[in-house]
Amino acid sequence: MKVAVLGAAGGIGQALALLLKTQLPAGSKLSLYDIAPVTPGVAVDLSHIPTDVEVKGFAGEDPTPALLDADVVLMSAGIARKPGMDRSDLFNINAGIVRNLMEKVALTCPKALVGIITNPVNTTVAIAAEVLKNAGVYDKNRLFGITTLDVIRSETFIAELKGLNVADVKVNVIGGHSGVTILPLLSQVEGVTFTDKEVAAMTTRIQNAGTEVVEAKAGGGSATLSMGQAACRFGLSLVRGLQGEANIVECAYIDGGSEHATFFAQPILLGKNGVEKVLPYGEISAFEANARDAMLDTLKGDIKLGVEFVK
Ligand SMILES: NC(=O)C1=CN([C@@H]2O[C@H](COP(=O)(O)OP(=O)(O)OC[C@H]3O[C@@H](n4cnc5c(N)ncnc54)[C@H](O)[C@@H]3O)[C@@H](O)[C@H]2O)C=CC1
Ligand SMILES: O=C([O-])CC(=O)C(=O)O
Repeated sequence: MKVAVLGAAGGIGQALALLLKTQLPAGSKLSLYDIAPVTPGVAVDLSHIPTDVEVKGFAGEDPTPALLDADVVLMSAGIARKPGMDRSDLFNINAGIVRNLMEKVALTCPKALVGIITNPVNTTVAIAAEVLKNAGVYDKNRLFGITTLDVIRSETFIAELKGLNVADVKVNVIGGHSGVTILPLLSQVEGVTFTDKEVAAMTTRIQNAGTEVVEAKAGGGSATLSMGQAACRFGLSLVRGLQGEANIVECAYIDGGSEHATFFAQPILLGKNGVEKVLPYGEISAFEANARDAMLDTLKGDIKLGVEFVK
């Protein structure tokens, strides 16, 4: 199994690479790419950790050597937010970065499962899909916007509020990955009840959690370590699915035939070809149904921006 990380010298990329080096199955290959010249050094550094995962690092303008024979590509290349910015403010720079990298993915490893971390995810995933379509290699079951950070934040915050063991808390988060498009389905969390006030406050906290980190880092970037953990969890789930393990379920932002929008985050069953099955997100409360319907114009606008960027 070969996993390539694009943007591997960055805050997320380095955390993710470290976690993958220590957690990928024995015999895996880890391929690190970034425009930053330090990247081969990051690989040398990681290669001193005694696990059976071979690490190689590539820098420069061309990601092709890193992508050769990749089974999974995780992309965090691009710029991150500073206080006062919205995720959509990253579009001008990150849209072109994602487009250019996806053109290389389409040429070099068109069958790889691709997880997009680069923001604004609601839009960059649509860009990635258009590039793959233009190259004639689009398979909607192999492209994912990684929304796992919203899931792990929900698990953490709910366990804290309700005094639960966080390992027992499971939450679906649907929609997209910015502001009101992030919708945790609190009504489905087993073994807990929330007052209306708690639902409103918890939903807002989860939606604003990225901004919470951006403000706390005071100009030094956005979430990197928690995102490294989230991307590692999702990346390992992709690998487990590829290896034929059963019952691997994650929420992700996918082109899954949703009645709500072309791309929509919801639970999926992973398998040897990526998305094995799109799972229903189940019964939701009136509050959640209202929030879902209210987000759709924003989400569809974000997707349209991506489609038009490539056209
Ligand atoms: N999906 C999610 O839940 C989350 C997404 N993000 C997003 O992830 C992205 C990366 O964030 P950080 O790692 O904190 O940023 P960072 O600035 O620390 O790292 C980004 C890396 O991308 C590299 N890069 C830039 N252009 C490149 C290109 N054309 N090819 C290869 N590498 C390139 C840079 O050299 C840098 O090393 C941002 O867009 C951020 O908004 C951040 C947190 C959560
Ligand atoms: O908020 C940001 O800019 C980074 C991000 O996507 C998150 O932390 O959820």
